[in-house]
Amino acid sequence: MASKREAKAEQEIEEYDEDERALDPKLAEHPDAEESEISRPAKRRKAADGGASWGGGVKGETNGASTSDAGGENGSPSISFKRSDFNPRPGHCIGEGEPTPLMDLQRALFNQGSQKKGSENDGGNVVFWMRMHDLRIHDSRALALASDLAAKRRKASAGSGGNLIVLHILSPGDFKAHDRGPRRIDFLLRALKQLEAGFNKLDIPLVTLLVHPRTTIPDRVLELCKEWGATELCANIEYEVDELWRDLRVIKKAREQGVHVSMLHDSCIVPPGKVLTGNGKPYSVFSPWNRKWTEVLSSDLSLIEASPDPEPNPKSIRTDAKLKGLFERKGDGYGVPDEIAGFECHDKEYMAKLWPVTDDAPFKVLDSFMTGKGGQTVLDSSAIEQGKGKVEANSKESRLGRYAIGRNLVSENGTSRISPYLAAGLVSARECIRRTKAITKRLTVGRDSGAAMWNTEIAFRDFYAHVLAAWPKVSMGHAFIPKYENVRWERDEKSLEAWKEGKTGYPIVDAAQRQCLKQGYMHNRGRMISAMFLTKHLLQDWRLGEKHFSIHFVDQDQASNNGGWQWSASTGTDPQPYFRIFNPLSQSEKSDPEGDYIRYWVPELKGVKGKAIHDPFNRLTKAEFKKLGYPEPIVEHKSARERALRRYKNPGDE
Ligand SMILES: Cc1cc2nc3c(=O)[nH]c(=O)nc-3n(C[C@H](O)[C@H](O)[C@H](O)COP(=O)(O)OP(=O)(O)OC[C@H]3O[C@@H](n4cnc5c(N)ncnc54)[C@H](O)[C@@H]3O)c2cc1C
Repeated sequence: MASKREAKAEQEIEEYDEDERALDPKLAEHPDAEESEISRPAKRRKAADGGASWGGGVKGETNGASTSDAGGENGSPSISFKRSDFNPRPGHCIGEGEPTPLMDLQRALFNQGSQKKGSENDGGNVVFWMRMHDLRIHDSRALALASDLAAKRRKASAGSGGNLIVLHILSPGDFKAHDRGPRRIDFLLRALKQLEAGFNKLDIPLVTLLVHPRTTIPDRVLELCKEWGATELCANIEYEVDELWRDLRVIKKAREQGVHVSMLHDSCIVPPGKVLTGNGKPYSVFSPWNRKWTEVLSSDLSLIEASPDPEPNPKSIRTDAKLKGLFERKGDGYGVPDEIAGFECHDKEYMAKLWPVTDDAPFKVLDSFMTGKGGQTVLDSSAIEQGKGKVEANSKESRLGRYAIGRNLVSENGTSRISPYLAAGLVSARECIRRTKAITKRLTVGRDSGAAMWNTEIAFRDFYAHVLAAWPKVSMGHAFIPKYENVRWERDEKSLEAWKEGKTGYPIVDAAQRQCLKQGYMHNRGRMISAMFLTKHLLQDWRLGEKHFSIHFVDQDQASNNGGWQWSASTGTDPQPYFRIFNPLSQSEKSDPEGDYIRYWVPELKGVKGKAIHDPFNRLTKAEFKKLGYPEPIVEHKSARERALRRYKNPGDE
């Protein structure tokens, strides 16, 4: 029988789902359906499905922000747009109806056709270029292809060629351009060390090379191919705009050098470009996209099949004059460093405890989520040890079984915490769906069970990657809805700093922000509450928040982070309509009913009893509040809300 606490939480979540159908994009059938309060809402938006064409770009650029390349590695940072130093047409943002960089890449790959025929049996070696999102040996599409091609070449060359070499490029310029922070980089370096050992067991060298500036990467990669006698280069596709443009340069150079390039979809379950409306356009609203995504996946379950592990290289690679040194190559930028200048991680040990990197760490995280007992308060433990006790897989008592409830309670072990492993690709998204399918014996997506709901979240990750690929402008710092580029943002350093440090006087916001600073992670509900607070209550540019999260998160992922921020700021695809603004107080009472999360993360409030924890300034006496040493609220909810409604209603006005 459910405990009193659980029953109460369940009831609250039910009400919560009702009054917030449109607050959570996964729950909203159509966010425009429930317009209220203000009479000029999103109905004006074009038909939500495919309102913009595949490859839709920036129309009616506003805010004085041209799409010029600025900020980042060499320029001064800009919050309006991001530098794109691989842009083949500097200063140009992909316009309405223009092909996207992903389309260009696919065309360039296709046009190599004749080269492929020649290269398959040429006895050359094969390079697998492992990137930031696919750091694993098991179930990688391009690694499996590279291994297969190497085996074919071995046969054709009677053993003299056909070796597989794995390359990873460390690029501080990329880290900076993507606002990746020390924890994300530390996680990457730990993963690379682990992988070095794993590949070594297969007699496959993993060569790690630090390259700077990043514009030289295409040249360096092709030089290495030449040095290693490689005639085939394989990689999984990265969907960020700069990476796509970089890869176009790689293909061009490879062609000149007689190297064939294969780039495959891997990080999404259903590849971008495969979930389209009847008119062949990308969806910009999650619910219909999700229905189509499910349809595509159900009709082709090979999309979640695992790719085979790579075959070992022949032992002869250890004595090959050209290649034997690769196993130990160190110095001159080669090798996996302990840290990278500018990205030193000051809490390495704590990070390693919280987010361990071992061969089986992601599988332990998933096991703990799927068969660990749910409903426990867990605030600061390793991702692989989330609570005590095991239950049957598919039990309603498991963390997965309770997901519909647990995922909204910020102090509960209710979510999987698999995000850092997915973001860096230590585990494939396919593995997540395969595991739930094995438990429920069918593919479940939707809202009718914990597993279905969790799979929907995994789909959500695909959705934002599809958005990034279809509308590259969001990768370049642009709002998806152009008119909101004009919103007048406050430029108030003091309140921005208060938000960053978790000193806004709103306990739930401060707790979430402090969790971010300490753990490099934040509960999803905390992310939503906090992001909306910054953009609506403090009226700060969403790009500032996006950057702050990005720098601090160990699970930093440009597509999901940008999607989450633009949703919260009401500027994105399928956004939260601007006139619905989270009330931090009711959010606090619903997501942290006992106040455990707040008390843990905001120690000044440790001794505050009962409901006062959610609003100590108004619920305690002045004298009681003063004693806490906790800041007064930096904005007042009602007037902040009114200001936001005004500014959003007529972007550009005061
Ligand atoms: C403002 C904001 C910023 C965000 N930034 C990131 C980010 O940088 N990296 C990141 O991985 N996620 C981001 N998210 C999405 C989400 O908050 C995290 O994926 C989730 O909290 C990770 O915890 P979990 O693994 O326990 O999630 P679970 O609830 O167990 O979900 C499983 C997986 O589904 C995916 N997922 C869940 N929710 C979302 C979502 N809303 N959007 C996209 N994918 C989702 C993630 O890969 C997640 O690991 C952001 C959300 C918001 C609102």
